[in-house]
Amino acid sequence: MLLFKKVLGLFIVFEGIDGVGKTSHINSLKDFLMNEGLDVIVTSEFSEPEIGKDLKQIFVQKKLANLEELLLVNALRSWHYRKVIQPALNNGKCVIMDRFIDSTWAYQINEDKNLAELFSIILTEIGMQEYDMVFWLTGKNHRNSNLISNNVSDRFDSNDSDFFEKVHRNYEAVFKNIPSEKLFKYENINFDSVQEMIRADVLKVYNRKLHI
Ligand SMILES: Nc1ncnc2c1ncn2[C@@H]1O[C@H](COP(=O)(O)OP(=O)(O)OP(=O)(O)O)[C@@H](O)[C@H]1O
Ligand SMILES: Cc1cn([C@H]2C[C@H](O)[C@@H](COP(=O)(O)O)O2)c(=O)[nH]c1=O
Repeated sequence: MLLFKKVLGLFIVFEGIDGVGKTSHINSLKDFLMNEGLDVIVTSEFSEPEIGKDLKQIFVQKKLANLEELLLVNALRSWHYRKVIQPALNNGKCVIMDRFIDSTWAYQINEDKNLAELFSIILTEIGMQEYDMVFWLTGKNHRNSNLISNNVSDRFDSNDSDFFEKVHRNYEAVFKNIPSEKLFKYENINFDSVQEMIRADVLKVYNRKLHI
């Protein structure tokens, strides 16, 4: 059944701690939406091929100061928005992002008032469209719990549970400011049931947007 009848840009973001299941749900949602006839792109700042992948290497291998990380990730964010997100949305595509600005609030700003002020100014300057909906996945880092010995893939994965609890609390503080019709929070325990709820939520938001 073709649920999507009209070309309409839709901006969806997935957030949550490392290894919570964002990429798995994004891939499942992408397949679902493409089967429904939607033109979908999955993207993230760090997957952007021209500069994103190189910057990710610096980001995940070196421990920079929070200010330095903030500046680095937002230079990339501005570029990625201009080159990838904005053209896709303007062409009526559905853009699914693996992390966006709420990751920066949770990982770099970490409740620092000066950095928060600077980040707000940077966001105004970049001037990005707001996302339509954000899925906040909570729960444990499934990748870490599956890892054998210390074979971690980057410095973020090697963080301990205190670090992830702090990031989780930072997300909690950030998402208090997001309206309930945009924020969908799920504990990713049972993959299949979360997947069904995500699909239903996207249909609901899409149809609401269609009738505005
Ligand atoms: N509900 C679940 N139960 C058990 N394992 C899961 C569940 N969801 C995802 N996984 C597994 O957890 C691992 C991490 O998932 P995934 O890569 O999707 O997380 P992620 O949030 O995108 O991680 P990162 O932020 O580090 O890129 C994968 O091996 C995936 O198969
Ligand atoms: C966008 C963004 C990301 N991060 C951190 C969070 C992750 O641990 C790493 C790599 O991300 P991925 O999900 O494995 O692609 O980057 C961050 O600290 N701040 C950000 O704004």
